Amino acid sequence: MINVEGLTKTYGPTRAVDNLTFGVKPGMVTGFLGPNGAGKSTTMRMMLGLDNPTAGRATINGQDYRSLKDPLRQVGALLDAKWVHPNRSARSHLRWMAASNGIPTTRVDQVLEDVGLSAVAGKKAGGFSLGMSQRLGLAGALLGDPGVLLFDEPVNGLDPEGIVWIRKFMRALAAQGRTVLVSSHLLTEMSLTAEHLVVIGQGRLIADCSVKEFTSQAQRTVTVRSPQLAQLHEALTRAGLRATPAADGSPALSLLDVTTDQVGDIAAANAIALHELSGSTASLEEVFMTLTAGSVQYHGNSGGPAGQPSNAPGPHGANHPNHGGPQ
Ligand SMILES: Nc1ncnc2c1ncn2[C@@H]1O[C@H](COP(=O)(O)OP(=O)(O)OP(=O)(O)O)[C@@H](O)[C@H]1O
Repeated sequence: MINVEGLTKTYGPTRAVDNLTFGVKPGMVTGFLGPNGAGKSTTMRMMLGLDNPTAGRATINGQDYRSLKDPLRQVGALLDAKWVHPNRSARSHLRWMAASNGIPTTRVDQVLEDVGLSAVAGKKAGGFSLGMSQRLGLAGALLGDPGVLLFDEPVNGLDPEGIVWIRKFMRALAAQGRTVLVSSHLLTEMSLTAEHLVVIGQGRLIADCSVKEFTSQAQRTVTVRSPQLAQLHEALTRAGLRATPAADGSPALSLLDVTTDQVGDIAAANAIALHELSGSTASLEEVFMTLTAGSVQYHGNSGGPAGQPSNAPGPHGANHPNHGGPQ
């Protein structure tokens, strides 16, 4: 179990993490969601003792990471998949990790098998694709068979097959009763992987709830098209509903948070013909962007309110949990 209490980190004038408090429970995947620059990596680094909090505390199984006995047996982490000596084979990389953490080397072939790397175990890790490197990173995280796992943006750069594989893998780890925290800036991805969400923006907590609760905040829009649009508009207004001209300029009206039944009944009561009456729900990404609006630090090139967040590497890019203690 992971606990974060009043966790704060400032870098000069930047409040990267701002008084965060939440818990991560075992037996389910918890998504740690936030736009780029929200403070996810910084929070995870503090959980792993790689950064010191300015205030507050992050504990794993009730203790600071640095006080954990045999940390690799309690916590596994994947922060930067490319952190492997390029000339070492996957097997020798894991053997070195095992040896330096007092883990029997017999575990190495087991975890290579678990992540599907047995066939390339003797190959140099420097030649691995990103997907293979992610698997090797996962193998390293699992080496000590830990009950707590932290993954920072594990699907970044993976192909669709790799994404499906890693999703299933994380869910299987949680189903074994482990505590699994996975960060991402993509709500749709998280809604397919996680059961619970901790959402942050500009270092602050925005939501701590089930995926279901979070996505139910999506607004419903009703679109209605009629040859008697002006009459319909009047009738809807008289009934206390707020209709606006359709955003695409078509001869239709849009209404928020009403049902198609309400609109259809009003039209029928006023003998107004309808040519279309349809309802739609905002996409998950729209909900996420609305809730985190104003808290996006990096904007991509695609423009929109939050844009497609760019993958600008943070200053933490070169670091990794070395499992041998803090750096
Ligand atoms: N070592 C550092 N020195 C200065 N500022 C930092 C450092 N590490 C992080 N920051 C800043 O802290 C804020 C949070 O960054 P962080 O990388 O934790 O966010 P994130 O949610 O993980 O985003 P991303 O998905 O882009 O990695 C950003 O403003 C970032 O520039």
